[in-house]
Amino acid sequence: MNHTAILDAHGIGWSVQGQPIVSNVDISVRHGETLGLIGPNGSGKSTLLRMLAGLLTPTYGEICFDGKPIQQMSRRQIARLITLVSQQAETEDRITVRDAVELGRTPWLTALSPWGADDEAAVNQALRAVDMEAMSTREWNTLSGGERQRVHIARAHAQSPQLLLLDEPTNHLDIHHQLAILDLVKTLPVTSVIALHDIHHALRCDRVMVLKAGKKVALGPPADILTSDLMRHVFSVDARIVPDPAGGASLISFQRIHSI
Ligand SMILES: Nc1ncnc2c1ncn2[C@@H]1O[C@H](COP(=O)(O)OP(=O)(O)OP(=O)(O)O)[C@@H](O)[C@H]1O
Repeated sequence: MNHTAILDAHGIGWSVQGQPIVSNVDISVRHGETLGLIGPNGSGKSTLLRMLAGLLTPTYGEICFDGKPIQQMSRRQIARLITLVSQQAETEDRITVRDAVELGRTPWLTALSPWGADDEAAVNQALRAVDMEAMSTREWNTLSGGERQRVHIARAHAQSPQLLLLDEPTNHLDIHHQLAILDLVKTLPVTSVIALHDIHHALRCDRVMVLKAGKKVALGPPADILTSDLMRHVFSVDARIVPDPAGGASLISFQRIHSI
């Protein structure tokens, strides 16, 4: 990872009917990092990701990709750079797993550059990365929630973005596949921002940003910012960080605070 920014958000905010949902957030996403985004329900994580993906125009502030404002880019230009895997992406269409992953290549196809060997290879590689090759001919509507989630990641991977935005990608996944997805994201040659609820998953990120009521309250390496004080202030829980006696990742034990 280097410390130059791939994406910079300068004082962005989004309001609806005069109500601030995200307020005055500054963030520099660094080339190659995995940045975790955590915060309580309704703190604005999905809204922020949708702005970073260019799907929601900030009420104020500016977002630049490699120094260029994304508000000045076309949908196709943005889609070649940034991909968002959102929580509720569903389809009623009768499509196979492979069809769904092939959709990821759409921003790269033009009349002058139709489907070709590169697209085929990107789809195969993406299916392999999420361990779904054997299910490539299965119909979407026959998949379990976790299998669908893996196909969403494959579709995003096939899109070959430089910045991958994931909104709670470990929802629906069993523990093996949760860790597999997080490890996969870390090994992809792509920068990623991941909204997460599991604090243990946040510990595996290079940096973590914490949102509360639409405002940024902390940003930094997880070991530095996920302190007991922060967990109490943001999540209303008592948290104790317990080192793994076997030398693995630290564990956090939580106790809900009843009256605050
Ligand atoms: N279009 C909208 N109109 C009104 N309120 C909205 C709209 N979009 C989002 N909100 C509100 O903004 C707040 C932030 O929503 P958002 O989905 O960004 O939070 P989140 O941190 O991703 O939540 P969760 O962890 O529950 O998924 C919520 O209170 C939500 O109800």
